[in-house]
Amino acid sequence: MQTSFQIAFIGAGNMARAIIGGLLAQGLPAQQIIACEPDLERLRDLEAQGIQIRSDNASAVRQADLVILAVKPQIMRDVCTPLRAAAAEKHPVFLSVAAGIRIQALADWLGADLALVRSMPNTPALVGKGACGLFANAQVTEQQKQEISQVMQATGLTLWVDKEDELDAVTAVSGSGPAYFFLMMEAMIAAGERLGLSPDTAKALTLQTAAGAAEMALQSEWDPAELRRRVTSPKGTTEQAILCFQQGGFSPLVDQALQACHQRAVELADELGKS
Ligand SMILES: NC(=O)C1=CN([C@@H]2O[C@H](COP(=O)(O)OP(=O)(O)OC[C@H]3O[C@@H](n4cnc5c(N)ncnc54)[C@H](O)[C@@H]3O)[C@@H](O)[C@H]2O)C=CC1
Ligand SMILES: O=C(O)[C@@H]1CCC=N1
Repeated sequence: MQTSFQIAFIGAGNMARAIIGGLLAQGLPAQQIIACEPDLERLRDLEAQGIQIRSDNASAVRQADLVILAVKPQIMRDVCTPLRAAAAEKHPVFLSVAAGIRIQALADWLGADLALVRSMPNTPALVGKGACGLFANAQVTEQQKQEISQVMQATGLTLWVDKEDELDAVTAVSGSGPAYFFLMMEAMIAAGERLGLSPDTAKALTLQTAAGAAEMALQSEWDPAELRRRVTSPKGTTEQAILCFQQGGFSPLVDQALQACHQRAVELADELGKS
C-alpha cells in the first residue's frame, strides 16, 4: 500500500499491533509508523520490526499526519488531555479505536477544531481480514477520508457509517465479534474431543470448518440461511444439531449478547465522556 502519512500509534497493545501487522503485511514501510507505549518489551519488539518508537506521546503527535489513539477507553481522557498543545501545533487527523468514546469527548479533550475520526476495527486486521466501521467529524476533509480509507483497507473491510451511534452497533457485531466466533470454536473443539477426537484433530477440523463456512458465505450468491439449509438434509444429522441449538434459544441468546455489548458501549460513553 502507499500513503504519504506518518502514522503514530498512541498505545501499542492488542488492537494497535493487529493494525500495525496488517499495514506492514500490505507493504507500508515500517519507518512510516511511530509507536508510543509504556511497555518496554512491546516497544523493543516494534523497534526490531523497524518501527520508530517514542516514550513521549506528544512528540509522536508532533511528527504524525495520522494519530491512532489505541489505549483503553478508561484512560483515554488522561492520555488525550496532555496532547492538546501538540495537536494545536501539528493538526494531524486523530483516529480513535476505543469502544464507547464519542467524538464530542475527543474534541473536548484534544481541541474542538481538530479533524477527528472515531472507528471500531477488530483484531483480524492482523491477517488482513479485519472489519472496521468509521465515522468522521465535519473537520475531516474528503481527501483525508480517502487517505484514511486507504490506510484502514490494508487491514480489511472498511465502512464509513452515517451516524456516530451506529458505531456502538458495529462494536456489538464486528468489534467484539471475533470473540463470539472464538467462543464457538472453543465449544466445538471441546465437544469434538468428548466425541473421541484427539485435541489436534478436533481443533484442525473446527478451524478449517469456520474458515470454510466464512469464505463460502463471502463468495456465495446465497445468504447464510440458504447455505445452512443446503447443509441440513431432511431427517439427517445436521437437523438434529440445529434443532438442539434452536430449542436452547440460540438466536434469542445471540440477540441478548449483542444487546448487552451495545449497552456497555453506550454506558462507557456516558461514564467516560465527561470533559
Ligand atoms: N482488542 C480488541 O479486540 C479491540 C479493541 N478495541 C479498542 O482498542 C483499544 C485498546 O484495546 P486493546 O489493544 O485490546 O488493549 P491493550 O491493553 O492491549 O492495549 C492498550 C495499550 O495502551 C498502552 N498504554 C497504557 N497507558 C498508555 C499511555 N499513557 N500512553 C500510551 N500507551 C499507553 C498499554 O501499555 C497497552 O499496551 C481500546 O480502547 C479498545 O476499546 C477496539 C476494537 C477491538
Ligand atoms: O472488549 C472491548 O471492550 C474491546 C472493544 C471491542 C473489542 N474489544
